[in-house]
Amino acid sequence: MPAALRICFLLNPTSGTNRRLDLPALLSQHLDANLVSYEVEETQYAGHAVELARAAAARGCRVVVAVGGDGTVNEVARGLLGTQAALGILPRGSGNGLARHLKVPMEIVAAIKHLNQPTFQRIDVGSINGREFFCTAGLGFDAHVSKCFAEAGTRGLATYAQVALREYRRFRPVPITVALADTTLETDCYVLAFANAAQYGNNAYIAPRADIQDGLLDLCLIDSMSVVRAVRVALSLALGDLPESGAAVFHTARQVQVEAARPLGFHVDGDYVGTSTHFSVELHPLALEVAV
Ligand SMILES: Nc1ncnc2c1ncn2[C@@H]1O[C@H](COP(=O)(O)OP(=O)(O)OP(=O)(O)O)[C@@H](O)[C@H]1O
Repeated sequence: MPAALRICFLLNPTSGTNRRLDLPALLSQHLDANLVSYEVEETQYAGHAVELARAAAARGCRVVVAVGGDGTVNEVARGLLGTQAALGILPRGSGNGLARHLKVPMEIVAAIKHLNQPTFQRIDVGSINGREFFCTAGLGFDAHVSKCFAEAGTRGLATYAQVALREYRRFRPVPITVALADTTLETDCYVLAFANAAQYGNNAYIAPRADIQDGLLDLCLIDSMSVVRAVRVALSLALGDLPESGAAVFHTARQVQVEAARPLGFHVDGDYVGTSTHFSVELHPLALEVAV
């Protein structure tokens, strides 16, 4: 009989809106001991999952599963880059963008059962100013909202929508220069998103044509946001028809340089990082293995 698949589960106890989860009980109930051997660890602080994932890979775990949202997925995946271990996901965040893109079941029992015999494949990885992202990164309004959301105290889609609406009235675009391989754009930045996966999470499709294995980032640029355009963008995010809507301009690229006229906030996978006036964005083809 082949050796059981060795899996390490890394649980972020703070992720999502439903904090009660008896993970050990669910795993013993739904994982097949003939197929899988496993261990469970909890993160103690932000950033901890990077170290725990790297250590799990070093001691021979074949799959390291992020039990959390896109922030936890980002940390686990960063820890696994350059190792022999693959990333798994048990979605437990508020958005779960990468899990949704990779068609991981949103229901926890179904997602656990799926890990008895996962499919292994490789996906592209993006980086912005040296910080890796797996789903999306972005400049401008979406980064600003992720900063305000982190400060809001409560999580969930309702809080996110409230924060976005409030900040819409305050946020002003910043002039930027975007250098692509064959062209340079002089424009205003309300939002410039770099999409490896198609969605932000919650099935909000910022770049519905993004292919996570094509060696390219999909850029979505929105230069200004009138009320009419805001309504169009909100609808298109839900419908997945932003490219056809006329409300945004799309490009694909492997490498992008952005210069901003004044400091502009940026996020990776929905977590606010800080501000900069220079952004160096790259795509690293098939740099991460996933087990989904
Ligand atoms: N033990 C911990 N205590 C405090 N923060 C933690 C801990 N473990 C992880 N974190 C941080 O919590 C942040 C949020 O987690 P995560 O993104 O997984 O959940 P979420 O925000 O609810 O989901 P989503 O990103 O899908 O909206 C992560 O960026 C991570 O750094």
